[in-house]
Amino acid sequence: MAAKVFIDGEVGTTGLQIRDRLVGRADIALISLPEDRRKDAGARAEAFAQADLAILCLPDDAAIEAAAICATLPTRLIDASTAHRVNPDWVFGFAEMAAGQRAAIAGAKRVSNPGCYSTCAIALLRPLVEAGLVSGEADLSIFGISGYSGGGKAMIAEFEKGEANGAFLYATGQKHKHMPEVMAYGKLSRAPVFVPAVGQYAQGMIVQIPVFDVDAGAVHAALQAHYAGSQFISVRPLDQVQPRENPQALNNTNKLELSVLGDSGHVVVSAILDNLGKGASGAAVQNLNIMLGLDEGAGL
Ligand SMILES: NC(=O)C1=CN([C@@H]2O[C@H](COP(=O)(O)OP(=O)(O)OC[C@H]3O[C@@H](n4cnc5c(N)ncnc54)[C@H](OP(=O)(O)O)[C@@H]3O)[C@@H](O)[C@H]2O)C=CC1
Ligand SMILES: CC(=O)N[C@@H](CCC(=O)OP(=O)(O)O)C(=O)O
Repeated sequence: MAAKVFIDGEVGTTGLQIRDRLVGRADIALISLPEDRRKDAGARAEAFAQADLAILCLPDDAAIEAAAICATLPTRLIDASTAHRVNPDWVFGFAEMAAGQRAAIAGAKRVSNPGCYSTCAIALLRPLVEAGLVSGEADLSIFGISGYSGGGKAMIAEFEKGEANGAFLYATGQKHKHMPEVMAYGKLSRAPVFVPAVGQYAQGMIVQIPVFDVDAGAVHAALQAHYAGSQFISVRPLDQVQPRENPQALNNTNKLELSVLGDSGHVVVSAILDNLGKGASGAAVQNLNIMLGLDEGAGL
């Protein structure tokens, strides 16, 4: 029988992309609310009660409210927001992060989807910290650029109406909402500096982290060993230098490509993904597939 799935926030940026990936699947029956009832608490509570699994694609405060509504229901949840990512009652939804993580997701009632920048930073840092190539106490800097869809409907509207014009840096006060999860799951004890930017394009992300005084081959080997056999995460061959790195290279996929740039003892480790793919909606569908015991790549 098809699993009943409710996407709360279905007409938002992340919700729409999840819907696109699930609609038409024979193993999923989507529960939808009409436009005039999609924010009605009673209608949402009914939809949660009918669903086997619900995906929260909401601002943090609404996601916390939705989790409270579901507290006494058997409904399983995936939260795409930042609200529960370092909450010990929720399993972090990054199957490739560590041995046992996929099994934890498969058995979980509550799964928190990682942030887009966080997916990149954790994917790069965790294997290097575990291999002893980067210290969790090191002075680290993380640089990132995202397409403007990363800011949801409000930022998309700013760019589409021409109110925002050109790229910009932001979160300069060093309080970006992804740093707690990057520290927790990247195994860092010292907060990194984070310098994110938004480009004048819709979708796609690069995150880069400089690493000093390491052997590029050892860094590359550690990443390759960690992601060997992975369906969605690849490590670019070490000698494949590209004159330009394109943040849109993996758009409309659930892929994440890691690379090690430079061979002089100072390297930059780099990650590219689609912020709406492996950075959000694709990852949520991957988690849904794992939780429901379906083919992990279905619809992706
Ligand atoms: N965009 C991205 O790249 C990523 C986003 N996320 C996270 O996913 C979540 C959703 O983000 P995103 O899709 O970008 O945001 P959007 O603003 O595009 O969509 C949010 C949706 O939630 C709806 N909504 C708000 N409050 C309620 C409520 N109380 N009940 C029901 N619906 C409500 C909004 O309604 P309305 O349309 O009326 O405003 C909107 O449709 C956020 O927590 C975000 O941090 C995570 C990773 C990446
Ligand atoms: C470009 C942009 O504004 N990006 C958002 C991150 C994407 C997002 O909202 O996602 P999470 O739920 O994963 O935190 C930001 O930096 O706050």
